[in-house]
Amino acid sequence: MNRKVGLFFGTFNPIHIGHLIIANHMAEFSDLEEIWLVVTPHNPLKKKSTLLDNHHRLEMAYRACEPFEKLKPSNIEFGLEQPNYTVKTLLHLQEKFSTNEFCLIMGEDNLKSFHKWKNYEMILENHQLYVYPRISGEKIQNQFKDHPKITRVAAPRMEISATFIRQAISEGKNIGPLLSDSVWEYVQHMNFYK
Ligand SMILES: Nc1ncnc2c1ncn2[C@@H]1O[C@H](COP(=O)(O)OP(=O)(O)OP(=O)(O)O)[C@@H](O)[C@H]1O
Ligand SMILES: O=C(O)c1ccc[n+]([C@@H]2O[C@H](COP(=O)([O-])O)[C@@H](O)[C@H]2O)c1
Repeated sequence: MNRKVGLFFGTFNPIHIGHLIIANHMAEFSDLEEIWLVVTPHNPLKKKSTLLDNHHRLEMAYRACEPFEKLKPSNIEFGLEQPNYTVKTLLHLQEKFSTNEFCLIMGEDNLKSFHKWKNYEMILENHQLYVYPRISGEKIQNQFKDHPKITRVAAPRMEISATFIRQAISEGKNIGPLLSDSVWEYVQHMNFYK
């Protein structure tokens, strides 16, 4: 039997409790057996200038996932061509782990711009999407409504972002509760986002 693996892609700069709540919820309340948190070196739709080095973002992902058996950080994109198009990563993963069935996890906000992703039709043809609600009251009102390859999972909402966290840290705020303790310790020790 194929192992059903959910892929949660992100820059994770830094990984925060919003990410963990979704990843853990998918692991515990859907048919996905494992969740791989794929740390992206370069999101094709984002500027690279404000990013911490890959290895720091991966280290924070390891620290955050350590207590959760089904959550596994992945550096699979580190060795791939940049910017990192998800379609290419999926082809690479499917070749490398041919007995796994890879599914994509994404918020409703990302689904809205999914038609701008490279070869999104090919992604939908070959993979299931697990979509969680993001902003309160927002509904899917686009071409992907009722798509047979899209499964909706009613995960809890947590309206925080890494941008907010970086900004708050730069202003000297204590945002400890928004990060895992070991991630917050690392951020402080390394003096990130000051
Ligand atoms: N609070 C949250 N709840 C649920 N999903 C989230 C949350 N924050 C981010 N995500 C989703 O997690 C994935 C990875 O997020 P990413 O690393 O880009 O974090 P971010 O907090 O949105 O970062 P930034 O603010 O730097 O753009 C993306 O699909 C993003 O939409
Ligand atoms: O493949 C693409 O064209 C593509 C375009 C935008 C985003 N992505 C992936 O989606 C992930 C989450 O995107 P974001 O913008 O919410 O951080 C990001 O880490 C990329 O791996 C992929």
